[in-house]
Parts: sequence; C-alpha cells; structure tokens
Amino acid sequence: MKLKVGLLGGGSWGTTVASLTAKNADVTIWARSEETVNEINEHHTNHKYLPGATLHKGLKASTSFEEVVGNADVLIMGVPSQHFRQVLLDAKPHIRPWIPIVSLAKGLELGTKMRMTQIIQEELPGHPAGVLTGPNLAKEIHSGKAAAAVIAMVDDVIAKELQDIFNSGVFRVYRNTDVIGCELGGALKNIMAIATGMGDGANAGDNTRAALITRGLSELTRLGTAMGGKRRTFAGLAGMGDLVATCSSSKSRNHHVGFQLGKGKSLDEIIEEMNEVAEGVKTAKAVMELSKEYDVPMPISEQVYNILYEGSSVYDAFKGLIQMESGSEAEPG
Ligand SMILES: NC(=O)C1=CN([C@@H]2O[C@H](COP(=O)(O)OP(=O)(O)OC[C@H]3O[C@@H](n4cnc5c(N)ncnc54)[C@H](O)[C@@H]3O)[C@@H](O)[C@H]2O)C=CC1
Ligand SMILES: O=C(CO)COP(=O)(O)O
Repeated sequence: MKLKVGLLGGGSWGTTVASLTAKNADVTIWARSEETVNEINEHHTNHKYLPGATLHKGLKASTSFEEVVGNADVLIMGVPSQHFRQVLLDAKPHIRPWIPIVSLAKGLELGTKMRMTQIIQEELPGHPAGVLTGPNLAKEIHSGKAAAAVIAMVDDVIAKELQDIFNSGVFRVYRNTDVIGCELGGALKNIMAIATGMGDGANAGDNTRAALITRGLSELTRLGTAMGGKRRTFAGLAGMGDLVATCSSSKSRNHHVGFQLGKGKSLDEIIEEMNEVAEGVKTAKAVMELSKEYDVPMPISEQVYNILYEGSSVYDAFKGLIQMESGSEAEPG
C-alpha cells in the first residue's frame, strides 16, 4: 500500500516535490488557485510556475484542505515562510494525529524570527517536524538533472521512511538529525545569493563571487552554530551545497534580485516584476535582529540589509566590506 502524502503549496518547488514524490506515494497537492488545480488535474502542467514541465500523471490537486490533508500519512508544507503559519493553521483541523510534517521553505518568520519547524512544533505539538533542503533549483530538477537533498528530522527512523518517499532516481536524498543547522543553512544562504547576485550584476568578477561565497559560509556557520546548529552541517548539502548552487546560478530568484539591484534597479521595481518569492529579502530583516541577539557579526548580511532597507548603494556595500579589517580566517569579519 502506498503512503498518502498531502502537499500544501502549488508554486515552483511545491509542485516539483509533489511530482517527484508521486513516483513513490499517493500524492495530492493543495493550491489556492482553482485554475492551477484544474490545470494539474486535467493537463498535468503548472505553466505559471513551471513553464514547459510535464508533471507525474498520478499527481492529484485540490483547493480543499479536507481532501488534501484529511487522509494524509505525511504532510509537506511548500508555501513560503511568511504564509507558512497561516496555511498550517487553516489546514490544522483536518490533520490526523501525529503524522510527520516536513517543511520545504527556506526562510525565517518576520517578527518571531522562527524557523518553520519551530512554527510546526508551536502550532501542532507532538507531530514529528522536519525539513527537506539542499541545492535544489526547481527548474533543473524538473528537467531531469541530477541533484542531492537532505531530509532532516530528529527521529532518524522517521527520516528513513521519508527518505524512501523522496528518493527517486536522479534525486538523491541523504539524512541528517541536525534540523536547526539544515534549516538555517537554507534560510541564510538566500541572503548570500542576493550579495553574489549584486556582485554579478555590477560585474564585480569571479574572484569577488568566490570571496563572498566563502566568507558567506563562514558568516552563516557562525550564526548557525550560535543558534544550535552543528558546524559539520554547514559544510554539507544544506550549507555549502546550497550556498554554491544558489550564489552562482541565474536560475535562483534571490540571485536574480541581487543581480537586478547590481544593475541599478530599485527593490520595489524588481519585486513588482517577479511572480515568485525571493525569501532572502525578508529573511535579511530577521537575521539582522538575530545577529544582535546572539552577538554574532554578519558583515555581508548587514550590507545586503543596508541596500534593501537603508538606501545604501551596491557601491557603498562593496566599499564597506573592503574597508573592513581583514583578520584571521578563523575569526569573525
Ligand atoms: N523554487 C525553488 O527552486 C526552491 C524553493 N524552495 C523554497 O520553497 C518555498 C516555496 O517556494 P516556491 O514554491 O519556489 O515559491 P513560488 O514563488 O514558486 O510559489 C509560491 C507559492 O505560494 C503560494 N502562496 C503565496 N502566498 C500565499 C498565501 N498567502 N497563502 C497560501 N499560499 C500562498 C503561491 O500561490 C504559490 O503557489 C520557499 O520557501 C522557497 O525558498 C526550496 C528549494 C527550491
Ligand atoms: O533554494 C533554492 C535552491 O536550492 C532556490 O533558490 P531561490 O529561491 O533563490 O530560487
């Protein structure tokens, strides 16, 4: 008997994971839009978020939480971080006791600065909560290119069962029990992708991008370990892996935001023109607060924040970083 999976969120990553998972499980996806639901059911496509892609024929879609979640053995949350809590609360009355809930989101909730698994634990205590993360640009995965991801759960036995649901041919899924580290790696790298995008947009060069990625890894490891993540996790798929993929790819939405800023566009203009989420824009605010709270210097994130919210120019940001004292590689800064 196949496991029943309910997945909430019909955007590019939610749809991709639903289609991949449909090879191994009986999957129903929830989307807000009736049009998207009909398109998935009738044509096996989602042209708004995955133009040109054909989805697994067994994947079903619905706008009803009852239909998607009511019988589910596993719930997957594929909505962006700032809507995660509300969608989870809307689905809550239909969720069966103690089923595992897996987040796909890579961001922190504004105001609370919470990770998505913390929100799951707060709203649905007792449900095992985990995250699927790693270097996984949706559009590449859809075109059948190989990728690796990591499922992070405190309970490794449940993680093994979930690994079997997500693993499919060229999509290889590893396990990790460090949920905090895996979740923070995915959220923090988006800010670094905005930084490298800015450099690329301003034609700063390959050496600058490499320096930002490397010092970015050091920065996110510092905050991540201060918050309880394991150092080793940040050298893995959820840390360095995702950082490299996102910071060097024009397919990344966060890199795109940075690139356009580097070309001189305003943030409002860029967001206006996008129909997809770039989580790093909002996560940057939460990270500045966490940097103060944990007393961890985050120089690259701070310059990104200054450009996004304080009116600094890309030139000011690079000047600010270059003028910093360059200490030992082992030290902050
Ligand atoms: N696209 C990618 O390559 C990857 C994305 N992710 C993460 O997955 C999460 C979801 O991202 P995507 O699917 O890429 O986003 P997307 O921008 O492609 O789609 C967003 C989805 O959220 C829905 N949505 C927006 N506001 C909502 C609300 N108020 N209530 C309910 N639904 C709402 C939209 O209708 C849409 O279905 C993000 O946290 C992202 O960082 C993770 C790995 C890869
Ligand atoms: O997380 C991602 C790849 O692993 C997707 O990155 P973007 O949200 O920047 O497109």
